[in-house]
Amino acid sequence: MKKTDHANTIFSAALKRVDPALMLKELVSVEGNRLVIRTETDTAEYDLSRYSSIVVVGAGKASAKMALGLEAVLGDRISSGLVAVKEGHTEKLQYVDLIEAAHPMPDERCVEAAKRIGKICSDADEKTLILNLISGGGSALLTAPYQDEAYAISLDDIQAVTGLLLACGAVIQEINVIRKHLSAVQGGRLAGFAAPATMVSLILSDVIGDPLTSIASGPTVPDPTTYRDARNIFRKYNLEEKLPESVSRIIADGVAGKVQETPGEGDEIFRTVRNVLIGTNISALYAASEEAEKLGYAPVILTSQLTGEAREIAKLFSGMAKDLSLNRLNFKKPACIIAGGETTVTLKGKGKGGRNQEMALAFLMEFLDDPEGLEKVVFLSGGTDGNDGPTDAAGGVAHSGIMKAMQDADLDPAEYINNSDSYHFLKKTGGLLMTGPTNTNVCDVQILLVE
Ligand SMILES: O=C(O)[C@H](O)CO
Repeated sequence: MKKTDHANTIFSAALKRVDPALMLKELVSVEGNRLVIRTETDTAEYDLSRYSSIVVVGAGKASAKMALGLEAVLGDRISSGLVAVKEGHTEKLQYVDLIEAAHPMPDERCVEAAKRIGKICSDADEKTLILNLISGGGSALLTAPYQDEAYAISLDDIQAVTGLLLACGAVIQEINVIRKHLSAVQGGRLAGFAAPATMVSLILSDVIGDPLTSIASGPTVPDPTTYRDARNIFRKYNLEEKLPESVSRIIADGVAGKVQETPGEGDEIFRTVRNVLIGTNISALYAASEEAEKLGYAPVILTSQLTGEAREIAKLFSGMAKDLSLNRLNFKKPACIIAGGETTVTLKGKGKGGRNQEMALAFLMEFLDDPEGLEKVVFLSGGTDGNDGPTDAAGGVAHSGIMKAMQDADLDPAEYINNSDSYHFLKKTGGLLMTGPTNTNVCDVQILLVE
């Protein structure tokens, strides 16, 4: 097997470890009359004789596959349900309905999904057990623009704000503070629909550090943030002047205390809610490390909390690759350096790309003055969900074959990176990482192999 194949095999092992169906089948069981949910840190048990129905709801790129795992465990004990997934992230489900909708820019189908899930939750009573399957992507897929007698935020408004937030360089925790305060179901508000039913949210994390309140904007998690925080984020990114009128108004009124805050810790609506974290980026990194070892590498996990501008982070990896090639680092070889997290891209042009593709291209560019330096090196950066930015690629790879293809085609990589067009560069050079939708989502994984 070649080094490039090794990188792909290691990435696949990382994906397999966070396969939501496999995870759910392992974590959830029916023992006698009890539903048991066992994670590494916690065990929750529910006496099924107390409930007349079990319903399943959920939203996120992994929610269909989570539902598949749950169906395998619970079968026809599931009375009904609905999960909202990104287009293409589907599974064949028997007991749970599925809506495919747009992501990251929400559309009417996301609003429809939120309405139906809100209704399922409000129809539930104390004899209902709601299992809520939450994963990254859920913020957009569960779009319920906040509306009451005084405020009428529209889908157009949410789309306008989403566009501003995605382009300004804000991190996901910041974006989701805003989303929570413009939503009728996020920031813990979905729990209000479900009370007094028992609700268990099973949550797969795609946010650095796994803060439950940020994952899919924490629909059932007490929200520690406020309208003032939302206003400050708009200020930080100079967006205040660009907001739709309805959004400016609710934020200003929220800061002035005229709009009810999102529910916080101690709120009565969370009394029958339990939030359970079932999977994270680090589990994927452990699997990558184990696979690398099997292939003969000496693996090192750097971090599961990598953040920063993708093209800058690329320099960290290229610097390590160069030092490793010169035997300057204290790592055994052949080395497999593994990291995970989520970087950002500040858009510079109108091209097509994603953070992982940009990182692979930027990594390659660090070897332009010494192409031979790449001979013993392979770098892969991929999104575990299979979609990197608004493209059909999961990420990109950089190695000497890509450098050669670039030279043969006489491409100028600077032109592509300056136009935020890593996708087309990698497509022309064979450097795209293509997995298709994986139906899981635990941020990104980087793999650096150095012989
Ligand atoms: O949906 C979202 O909000 C992001 O994927 C983070 O979970």
